[in-house]
Parts: sequence; C-alpha cells; structure tokens
Amino acid sequence: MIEVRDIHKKYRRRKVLDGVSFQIEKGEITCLIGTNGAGKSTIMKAIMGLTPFRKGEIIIDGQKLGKERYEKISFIPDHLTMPPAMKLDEAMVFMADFYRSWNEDRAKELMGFFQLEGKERIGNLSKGTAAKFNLLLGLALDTEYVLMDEPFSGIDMFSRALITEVFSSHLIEDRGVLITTHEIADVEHLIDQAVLLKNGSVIRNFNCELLRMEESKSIVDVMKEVYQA
Ligand SMILES: Nc1ncnc2c1ncn2[C@@H]1O[C@H](COP(=O)(O)OP(=O)(O)OP(=O)(O)O)[C@@H](O)[C@H]1O
Repeated sequence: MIEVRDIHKKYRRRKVLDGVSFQIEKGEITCLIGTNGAGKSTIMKAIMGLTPFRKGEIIIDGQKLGKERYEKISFIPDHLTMPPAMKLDEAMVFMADFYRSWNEDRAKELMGFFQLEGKERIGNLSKGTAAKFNLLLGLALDTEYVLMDEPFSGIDMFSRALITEVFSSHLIEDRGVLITTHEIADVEHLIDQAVLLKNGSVIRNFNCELLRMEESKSIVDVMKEVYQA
C-alpha cells in the first residue's frame, strides 16, 4: 500500500496541497480527480520523490523509501521524455540498461498489442502513438505500483478503447494503480476508488462500487455535486 499522509506543498507563496491524505491499495485502480491546477500531477511527483514538500510523508509498503522507490513504482508522465531522434527499439534498450525491473517479454507483448514499429523515431510519432509508447515504457517495468498522469490526453476514441483494455488485463492485475484523467466516462467502470481534490485537500474519497450500490450514483454525479456547488 502507498500511504499519502498529510502532504502540504507550496510553490513559492502559493499553497497547492493543504494536507492531502489517501491510500493506494494493490490490486485496485485509484483515480485522482480535480479541476485544472488542483495539484494532481504535483501529488504524483511527490510520491515519486520528484518534488519536495513542506510537511507530511509518503509511506510505501510500511516504509519511507529513497531511490529504491523506482524499483517499486513506475511513473508514466503525461508526455514522452525520450529524445526525439531515438528509435523505439533504442529507447527500449535504454530502459533495459537503466532499470533492473525492465521486462523485455512484456515490452514485446505491448509493442504487438499497440501495433508499434521498433524502427520508428520518437520524434515522428503521432500524439496518440507517442502516448501508447509512453504507456508501454511504464507498464513494461515489473513494479508493484504504477502512476499514470493523463494517459488519455489527446487520444482518439479507438486508441482510448485500446488503452482502457490494458486496465482490465493481466498487465495491471495485482498492481496498485493511480491515474489522473479528465476522461472519467471512459474509465468509470474500471475505477475502484475515487479521490476528489478541491482547494488543495481531499474533499471526497469513496469506493465507486459502494457508491453505485448504496447511493445509485456515478463518479460524474459526485463530481457535479462537488465542483458545481
Ligand atoms: N514548477 C512549478 N512552479 C510553480 N508552480 C507550479 C509548478 N508546477 C505546478 N505549479 C502550480 O501548482 C498548481 C498545481 O499544478 P498541477 O500540475 O499539480 O495540477 P493538475 O491538477 O495536475 O492540473 P491539470 O489538470 O491541468 O494537469 C497549479 O496552480 C500550477 O500552476
């Protein structure tokens, strides 16, 4: 389990996170929801140790981890960070050299699943194809947790359906997943837990199945209550 405990973060004088707490469980998909600028990406960076915070702690499977967290968690940012001149095959060799947790078989499986060509250059990929390759680079790591920042951004409906398929496949099974997305309708049926942010704090945190059964509400219904109030 990843425990985000009472995180406070300021960028200069601006308070972005004001005591954020929630948990990411293994075998579940947790969705971080908030309007633009709510602090979703900042929370992911805090979990990865990529941005400092003033107060609070991140506990991963009962421990405060340093760089070892990269072997436990893969972070898929909202854009590809590999050099544009690199071919996809070369980027995968780079990943294999850099990460002990790189799983070559899984990478090949995903290349086939997303119908990607190893000889293509990163700089020549369309936005949607780049998003698929970005996802591949994160999912081919044998990590217990995966954080995905906006995996559907700028992606057509067919590619979106393909990416959604990944969420319910063995590629995700048993891992703890945290995603941010503005395309809730696409993933609503896959999400176990929703964490809604407002004014730097968690304003609602609920189990989606229970919400459906006990209150007959969807995540979008709750979002309307919270953000249009
Ligand atoms: N490096 C930075 N320096 C200063 N301010 C920053 C920095 N990074 C983010 N911010 C500010 O922190 C706030 C939260 O940003 P963040 O990117 O975490 O939001 P988000 O919820 O991911 O937004 P979006 O839905 O638009 O992606 C925003 O007001 C943003 O302008």
